[in-house]
Amino acid sequence: MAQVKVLVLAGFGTNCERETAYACRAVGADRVDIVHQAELIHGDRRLDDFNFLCLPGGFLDGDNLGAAQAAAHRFRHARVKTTGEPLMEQLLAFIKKGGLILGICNGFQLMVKLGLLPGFDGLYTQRLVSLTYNDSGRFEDRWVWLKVNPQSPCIFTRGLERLYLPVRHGEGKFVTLDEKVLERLKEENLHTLQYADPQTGEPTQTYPLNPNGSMAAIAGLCDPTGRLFGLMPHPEAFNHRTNHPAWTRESLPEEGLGLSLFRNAVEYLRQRDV
Ligand SMILES: NC(=O)CC[C@H](N)C(=O)O
Repeated sequence: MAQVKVLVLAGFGTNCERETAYACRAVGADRVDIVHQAELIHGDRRLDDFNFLCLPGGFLDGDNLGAAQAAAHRFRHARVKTTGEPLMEQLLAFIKKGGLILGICNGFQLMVKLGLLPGFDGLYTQRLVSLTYNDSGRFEDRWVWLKVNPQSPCIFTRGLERLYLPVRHGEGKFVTLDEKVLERLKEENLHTLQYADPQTGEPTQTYPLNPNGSMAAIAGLCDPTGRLFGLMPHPEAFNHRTNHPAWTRESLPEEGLGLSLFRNAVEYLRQRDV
């Protein structure tokens, strides 16, 4: 059985790294390190020592210039101090070797602004989509119903049909300027997660069920390999029944459904020597 080694990337404004690390440990990851971005840039730590990269939520660089914009610039142009190698090369090698990447909220914003998603044709540096200001013009903080696309190649959502998770963001609206990109996402089933109406179970544009006005109600995307996944909802924030808004009124399973995404990742890596 292969070891599951998780790097949870912290620093410069992230604020969900502890819960994200907790979720990985709760489902049995063998090693979970919270690593500051500066450690990667200085070369003290390396991505190739791990096989699962988590990009947690928060306010990278205070969302100045737009959420995760400065962080994407840093990742794209930084060179590792000790080796001189571009940090982006380390990230692309991590993907090439078969690593998993989970981007949650600010982490998802970083993935799309780096071009890691949607990753058409194995190209991970072309920026084709974005996440922008909510239609409400406000920071949205609520629990939402989500429909999982059963045809999606996404490793993280295997076996799941619908989710109820919290969102907390100001720039969660999924957009693309090219209708052909949206068509291709649908053709390849890369639109893994959609905001849904709990009555019908179907994707919705109705506020606040769709809290930000995302095109095609998209709440999460994966790449064609299914190993890269980004979502605006916070699965790490539903790890126990007491996280659920109705936990004092409803009988709920002990484990929060959010952990299922992390368990799918660990089980996938256990079967592969990455
Ligand atoms: N919870 C988060 O990660 C927030 C993401 C980003 N800071 C936003 O407000 O959209």
